[in-house]
Amino acid sequence: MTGATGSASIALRGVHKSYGRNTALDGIELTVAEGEFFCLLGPSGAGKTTTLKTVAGLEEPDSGAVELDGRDMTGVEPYDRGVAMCFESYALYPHRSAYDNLASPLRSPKYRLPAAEARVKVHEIAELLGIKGLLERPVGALSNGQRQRVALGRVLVRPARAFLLDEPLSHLDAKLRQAMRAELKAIGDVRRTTTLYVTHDSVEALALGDRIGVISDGRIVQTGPREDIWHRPYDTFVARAFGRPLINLLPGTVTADGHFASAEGGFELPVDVPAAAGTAVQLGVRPRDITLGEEGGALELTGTVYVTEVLGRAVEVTVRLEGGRQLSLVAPRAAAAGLRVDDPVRLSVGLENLLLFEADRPERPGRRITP
Ligand SMILES: Nc1ncnc2c1ncn2[C@@H]1O[C@H](COP(=O)(O)OP(=O)(O)OP(=O)(O)O)[C@@H](O)[C@H]1O
Repeated sequence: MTGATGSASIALRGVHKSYGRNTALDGIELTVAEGEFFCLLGPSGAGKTTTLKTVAGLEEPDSGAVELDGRDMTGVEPYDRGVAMCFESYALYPHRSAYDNLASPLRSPKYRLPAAEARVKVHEIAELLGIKGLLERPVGALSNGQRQRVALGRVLVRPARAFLLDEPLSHLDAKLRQAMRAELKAIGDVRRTTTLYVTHDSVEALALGDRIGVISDGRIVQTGPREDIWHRPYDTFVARAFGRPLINLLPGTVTADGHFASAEGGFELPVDVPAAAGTAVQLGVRPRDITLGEEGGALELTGTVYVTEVLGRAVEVTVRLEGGRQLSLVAPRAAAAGLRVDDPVRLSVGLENLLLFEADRPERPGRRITP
């Protein structure tokens, strides 16, 4: 496989991986199309890094297989897979300059470039990552965020069949991270090359991913374009993974005529719930989909203001509903300007913004009920 170039599709087929009694990957099924930018999102310990390592060949699956361009990689050495991986704990040469660290992949037999071409390439990448002024400095003398960009540059500087990036922006401050996100996707080599990008930051996943995969306990819960993940989450785990403040989940049951009745009294919603009467369900409403003081929505609620918190140009308002439950909403600053604690408020939500889920169970989060 040495010398293989061109972007490759990635597939994981039923990949299991355990460390002793600890299951890291529990039958991962995942495909990333050639040239796609795919974000894998999940909480700490979900199996994100292990997934990348099995694709890179740094870990062998206990069962199942990894394929690159449809070819089974079992037994193929990491070096021969032609993928480039950037770890969260990056391995750089601390005593050597940032330039040397960036140029070193271009001195390896497989990717060797003439010195002049290597210099152009290194400067190009350094410019894109905003580290051109640091090239002469030893990496050991750089900040964590600067070092992380050198590590990312080292991955992007040479051609690869796929980039495997493990939280590559985690050490940057919020402003720089946002700027780098935009830069990263615009880099020509990244646009052309299959990229599997791991993050626990849902904003990052939504900003970057052509498609997103949500992973929990070593399993893929859902994959899809961001619109699907946002509007049609598979279950309450996925719904909670995206959006801050968190989605509101109001408990209820299905009435005899198939409607939703709030468990805490207060309201009944005349939407048809495709579940048996008496079934415990939850109504999901995202804070940004709730309108303050308007009438005419499918769902209308009343309550009192509990807390308000300014979030830049918007305000997060926590409302205590009649039954006692709290609900978050995000309103434009103008709409929430005069609100004081204990003020009565009316809230409304359009039918298109209501999500219905089964109740959460100890063994699994409630699944979304169609549509
Ligand atoms: N070398 C190892 N030895 C033992 N257990 C491991 C090893 N590597 C990973 N694990 C375990 O496997 C599970 C998945 O770990 P992994 O690092 O893939 O998660 P992650 O989603 O990348 O988490 P994080 O966001 O914290 O990096 C965890 O329970 C972890 O403790």
